[in-house]
Amino acid sequence: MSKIIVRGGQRLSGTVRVNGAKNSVLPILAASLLANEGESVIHDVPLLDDVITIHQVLASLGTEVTFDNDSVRLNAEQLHSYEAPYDLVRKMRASFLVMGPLLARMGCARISLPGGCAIGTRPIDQHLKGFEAMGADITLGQGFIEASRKDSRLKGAKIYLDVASVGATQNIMMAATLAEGTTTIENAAKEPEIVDLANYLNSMGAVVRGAGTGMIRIEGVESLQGAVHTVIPDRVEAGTYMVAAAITGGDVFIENAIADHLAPVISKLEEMGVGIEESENGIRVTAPGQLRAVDVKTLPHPGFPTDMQSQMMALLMVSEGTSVVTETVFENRFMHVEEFKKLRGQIKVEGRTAIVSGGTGLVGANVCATDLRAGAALICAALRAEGVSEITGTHHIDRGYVNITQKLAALGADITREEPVPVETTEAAQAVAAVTAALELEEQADDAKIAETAFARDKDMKILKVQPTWA
Ligand SMILES: CC(=O)N[C@H]1[C@@H](OP(=O)(O)OP(=O)(O)OC[C@H]2O[C@@H](n3ccc(=O)[nH]c3=O)[C@H](O)[C@@H]2O)O[C@H](CO)[C@@H](O)[C@@H]1O
Ligand SMILES: C=C(OP(=O)(O)O)C(=O)O
Repeated sequence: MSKIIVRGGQRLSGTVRVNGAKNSVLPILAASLLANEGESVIHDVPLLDDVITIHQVLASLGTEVTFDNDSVRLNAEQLHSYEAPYDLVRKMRASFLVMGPLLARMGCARISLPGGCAIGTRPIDQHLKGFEAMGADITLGQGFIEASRKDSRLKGAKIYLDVASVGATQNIMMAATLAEGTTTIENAAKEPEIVDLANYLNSMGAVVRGAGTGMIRIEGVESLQGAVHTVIPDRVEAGTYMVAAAITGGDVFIENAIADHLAPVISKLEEMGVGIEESENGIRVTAPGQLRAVDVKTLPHPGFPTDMQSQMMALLMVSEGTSVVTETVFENRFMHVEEFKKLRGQIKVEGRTAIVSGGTGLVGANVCATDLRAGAALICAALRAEGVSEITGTHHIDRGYVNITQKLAALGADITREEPVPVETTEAAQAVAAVTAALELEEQADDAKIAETAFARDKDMKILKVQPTWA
């Protein structure tokens, strides 16, 4: 089993460079499917497991994809499939973002129900509501959703989102670029990644206005061409290094971070007593030995990001006083609390609220990353804990952080990564693998059945809420 080993107590100092944003590059790579002419070149692409997965999805649809360091060339002129395979979609929720582009470009899309981090039920009803309003028929098969256009083009529509969903806003925005007429998305998500996607779409020839506000208007065009685009820096990666600097009483320059995208994180850190200096090419974080407790409530942008909640909780565990952390975006995003307790964090969860009694000393332990940001938060806590911590579940962390161990080691952390020794393929091992594969197939069929029943029930109730049980 792969693990990250941290010996806590080292103060971080120096400069760390932030990569392109995972949550921007995934929709942008999906949007490249919309170009029936020309090549797209995307710069500052982080080489993450999620990027490899979306690359495999795009390649399976017929896109030619070439990686050149941190740039990717994509040519989607000759798509030959409209089906995103289960094996890829289950790994990553964002693969569902190919549905909007496929529906607009090919008239049809068949996508397995998406997987992703286990942080809540994560329905996709708002995506589907948008596609239906634009004239798509939606049906559910054995564990997949199929959408097909009734006419030769989707139709512009007025769509009000019941929740300001990032993914639904992106999926609908992409579908609407090739629709006939104007689409408006009301109560749209306002995240910086929405603006980045709109900028890419506009450089492809789309007409998207209002991205970054609650009302986005898209005038449909007949076709789009490939374009050159540089992805925005990852605000969650930047925020994670800010917390890592603060928790070790360090002095770190986060190069490439955009302060405007991190306003709520910066405000909270300043309230706690962390020194922040914003400059054109990054943010310097300087931290005193002792920080103050603050309350944190996650909200859609420009509120405090849910993707920074667990890292912030790590910092609150060592700050003086009691903090109340309220998670309002996802209903099950406190899985890290049990792991924090193993490091002697003092936290009590009551529904969507966690009460953190800060100021206690953390002690190293063996812990497991339950999801991507939980993994990053455990690393932050381990940097401060006395003694050695071993963090497993590293595949979650690899979804969102490029070279996190190397980057932290370069700042002075005592951190290494151990990979498992490859096991010899014996006959017995092959037999075990065959049985495991058979069981997995059985499990997939069960999941599909449960999802199908839920879908049918909700469709009857006109809710269209699909809740994959394994997400
Ligand atoms: C790849 C990517 O960009 N992932 C981010 C994206 O996820 P994602 O796009 O999945 O998150 P959403 O904004 O859609 O989800 C926000 C809330 O809306 C609910 N919802 C969503 C869609 C829907 O059709 N119906 C519905 O009820 C969800 O269950 C959740 O409670 O935004 C989240 C919220 O900032 C981040 O934590 C994720 O890192
Ligand atoms: C929850 C996250 O990712 P995803 O939506 O891809 O699961 C995340 O980036 O923290």
